[in-house]
Amino acid sequence: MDEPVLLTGAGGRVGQAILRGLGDEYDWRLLDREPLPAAKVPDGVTDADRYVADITDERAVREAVGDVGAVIHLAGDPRKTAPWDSVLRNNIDGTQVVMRAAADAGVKRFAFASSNHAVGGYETEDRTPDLYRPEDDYRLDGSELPRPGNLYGVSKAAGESLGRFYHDEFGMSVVCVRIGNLTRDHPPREYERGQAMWLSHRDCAHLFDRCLQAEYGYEIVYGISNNDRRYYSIERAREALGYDPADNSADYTFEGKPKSDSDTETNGGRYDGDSFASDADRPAPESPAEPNFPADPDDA
Ligand SMILES: NC(=O)C1=CN([C@@H]2O[C@H](COP(=O)(O)OP(=O)(O)OC[C@H]3O[C@@H](n4cnc5c(N)ncnc54)[C@H](O)[C@@H]3O)[C@@H](O)[C@H]2O)C=CC1
Ligand SMILES: O=C1O[C@H](COP(=O)(O)O)[C@@H](O)[C@H](O)[C@H]1O
Repeated sequence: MDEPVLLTGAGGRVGQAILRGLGDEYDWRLLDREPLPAAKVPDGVTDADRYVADITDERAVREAVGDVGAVIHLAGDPRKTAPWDSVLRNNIDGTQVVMRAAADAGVKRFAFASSNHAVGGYETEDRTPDLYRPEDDYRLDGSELPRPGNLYGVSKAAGESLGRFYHDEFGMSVVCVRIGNLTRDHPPREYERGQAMWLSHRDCAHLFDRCLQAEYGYEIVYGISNNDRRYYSIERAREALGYDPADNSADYTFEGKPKSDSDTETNGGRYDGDSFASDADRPAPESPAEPNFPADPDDA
């Protein structure tokens, strides 16, 4: 793709996983309400391509989205405990502003960071914890109705509906990725649910790469690695996008240690050769809940 790609929420966990994997592959335009330190910006991204703006600032967003070919929209409040005023502003109103500006600018592809929490209500007492175990064959595949378990999930379901609207009424290709649980180097530790919905950094980069390359109309897909434990199907992501994940939480112990050195995210990955210095050379990322919102109380 020759045109620039706008990445909102570029400084966060998902944004950095994408940039670490795909920093060299696209002409990026980065937007975040926090200024990005140089270590978070791929080589070649100029100051003119860095926007410090809130996504509810319509004028700034319209400027950032001008002449881009695609948008990856991540900016928002990621907390499952987020209160209504925050998700209403950051996740619903903010997504409306970004999608509207993209549709008006004629953006071709729009990838929206939805969440497992848009369907958290399917994890009923009678299904859990079996649901999180490899032998269980229950699957959500993206065709089911949203069933949020919290207001954050409601805001993600709203974003998916906005995407449907902007696809149907404006013809913009929209893919909603119900992201599972992104962690770096190993799956969430001692957390069955997290291991069932693990998304490794390299699979995250690969998945969003496919969102920028594939031809689609409107899609809802699950963004998880190829985990043995799973209750989300990744078939639609494979079929519609050509997603081909490399990682599996079963390659790690329950405590998060690699079972072998040959098949882990840190060794031999599709995206290990990225535009940044190696992960080991990079400054440690800031804490997961930085910088805008206080941490979810039950986040490890
Ligand atoms: N990390 C994960 O495992 C998952 C993340 N997601 C979604 O992916 C997206 C990114 O999540 P993370 O990277 O984990 O969050 P994060 O909090 O690490 O990053 C979010 C980024 O967006 C920026 N931001 C927040 N509100 C903004 C606003 N109003 N205007 C401009 N910038 C704003 C923040 O400054 C931050 O850099 C979120 O929409 C989240 O709901 C969904 C499921 C799982
Ligand atoms: O949407 C999100 O989901 C992940 C996983 O949820 P959890 O309930 O297992 O923690 C969460 O880590 C992330 O912060 C959130 O944005």
